[in-house]
Amino acid sequence: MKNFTQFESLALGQELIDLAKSYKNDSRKDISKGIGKRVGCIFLNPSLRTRVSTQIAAQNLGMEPIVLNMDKEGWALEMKDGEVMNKGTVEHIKDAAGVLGTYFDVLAIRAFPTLTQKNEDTEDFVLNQFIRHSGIPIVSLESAIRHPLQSLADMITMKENTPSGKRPKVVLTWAPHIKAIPHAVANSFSEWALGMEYDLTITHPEGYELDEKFTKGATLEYDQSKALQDADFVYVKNWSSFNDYGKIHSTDPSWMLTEAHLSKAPDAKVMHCLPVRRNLELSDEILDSDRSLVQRQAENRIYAAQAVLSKIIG
Ligand SMILES: NCCC[C@H](NC(=O)CCC(=O)O)C(=O)O
Ligand SMILES: NC(=O)OP(=O)(O)O
Repeated sequence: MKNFTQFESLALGQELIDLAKSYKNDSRKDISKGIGKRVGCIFLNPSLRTRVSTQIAAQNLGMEPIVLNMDKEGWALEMKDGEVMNKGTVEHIKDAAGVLGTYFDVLAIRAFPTLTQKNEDTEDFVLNQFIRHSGIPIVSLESAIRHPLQSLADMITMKENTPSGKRPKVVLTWAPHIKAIPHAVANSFSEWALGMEYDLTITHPEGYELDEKFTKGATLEYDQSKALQDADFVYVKNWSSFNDYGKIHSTDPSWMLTEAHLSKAPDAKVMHCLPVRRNLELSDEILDSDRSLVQRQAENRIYAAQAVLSKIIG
């Protein structure tokens, strides 16, 4: 595995889940594996979980992590080739990524979408510029269109909470928000859940259809209560419109998941990647109940990142 930017195959997904579970049992078992290797964690956007769990994962392998909050501490980067740099940008991605490629063995990048430039975002332009110009393995820490480390942690969490032999019903439900939010978490969750052969239903108000590239094979149900019936896992997430790119169409509060929504899904476990806006996206009563897996998901981010880094350094 050279880069880790998306779902690749059922076999690799299974291998990474098993490796992550082995690190969860014994986090230091490969403590010598990464000695002498450095991972650069480059953040172009805020983060709590990804920033901390990736560093812990690297240290569990004996690697040295170095974090650069490029949005605050680095020079303003020019991403476009051939630009005359006579405005706000100071350093070209070609030069910056080239330098970082000589400093590190692995580069991990967080680069959110613009939500205004659809073509640029859907081709994952910024992440691909780092891949093109750094010359070393790249791990996505959430790109414009995917959040694969989150999804790997989510797959581990679902596996841990599924009785053996059962094929659970998984529902991805849209939730209200006040801001235009990226599609990355929803896209990746759908891509991984389908790739790992879960039975996936996606529910959202009309106008919030996700890019079909990520959802082909899922059942689309506009009626949230129908979708939630008999669910085993309910993944709650807001996203902005994809077709009317980056726009907010509805903030209908009735879509916020509460206990009442789960009357026909008595055993459902509820998931969210965090950070969550309480009582806007998801109610306190659910987040503070035994249904909630959000803390388990966040904990599993360490072992997901550890499995990925371990596989990349070989
Ligand atoms: N990395 C996890 C989620 C990051 C991002 N959330 C946010 O931007 C929340 C911002 C806010 O609630 O103001 C998203 O959903 O893609
Ligand atoms: N879930 C997640 O990626 O959290 P952060 O944005 O805090 O890293």
